[in-house]
Amino acid sequence: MSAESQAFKLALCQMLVTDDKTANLEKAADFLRRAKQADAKIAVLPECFQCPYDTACFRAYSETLPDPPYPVSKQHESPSLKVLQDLAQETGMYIVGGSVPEISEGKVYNTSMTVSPTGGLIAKHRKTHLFDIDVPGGIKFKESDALTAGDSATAFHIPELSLTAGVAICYDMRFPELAMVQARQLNASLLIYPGAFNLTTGPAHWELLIRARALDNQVFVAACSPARATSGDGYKAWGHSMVVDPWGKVVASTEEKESLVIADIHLSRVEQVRKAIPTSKQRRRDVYTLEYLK
Ligand SMILES: NC(=O)CCC(=O)C(=O)O
Repeated sequence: MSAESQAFKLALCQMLVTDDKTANLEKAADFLRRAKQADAKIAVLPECFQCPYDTACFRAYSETLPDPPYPVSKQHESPSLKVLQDLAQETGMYIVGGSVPEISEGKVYNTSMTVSPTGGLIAKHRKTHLFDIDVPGGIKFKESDALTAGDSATAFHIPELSLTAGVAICYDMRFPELAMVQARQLNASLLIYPGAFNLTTGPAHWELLIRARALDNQVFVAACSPARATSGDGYKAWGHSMVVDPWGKVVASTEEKESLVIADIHLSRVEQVRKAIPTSKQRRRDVYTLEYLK
């Protein structure tokens, strides 16, 4: 495959999420159509794109979701999956469907679904690390009051781009081991994080973590936040959706308002950076080995 055919556009849909699920799904569809107009091949929605980011809401907004691979020919009751499938077929894009509260056997998960251009569900990631933090004078949040953690690393493949992309959700990005498994065991050269940082940790850590995951794996990293609500006393998302290249450079970003972020992804950059700074060949496994990396 030529370097040129390995270039494509990635869209991050930084949409405002309200407490109206139907309106949220319509808003997501609008953003996805705009992403198509911008010629995106992959479009990403934010964490909890159809539900307020609030432990009191997750169960009420939850849906049962099928496991991949799930063909488009089968109808499923999930309204969120239906929107993703319809829009993937309409636009011909790969859609990383942010996340949706998923109910299964009475437990609720924070789950991201990825749908291919034919409308098939090709990947599903259940947030692996729950956001339980307590920063004095800042934010206290306890996802584990309402959610159960998933237990696997996720990636999907796009044959026509020779691309494997990893998917994880928000707080997952604080765990370098998960990104390492996606990049080094699952061969991902793009890591995608639907996420919703906040006004305490957002300014301190959001960009730093995205760039760190890009640098320590020499991969592209894309993180998509909801837009920040300007009223109400609910969770205030940091916004600042961004795409970072394997050199650690921010190649596209926005601030806190609703916005469609479009990045040109040149996959050849991964090999260029790895050739220039060959850390993957310089690891000292005789000195350190993570047990699960065998
Ligand atoms: N939704 C989340 O997981 C928030 C993560 C976050 O804000 C952090 O600081 O980490």
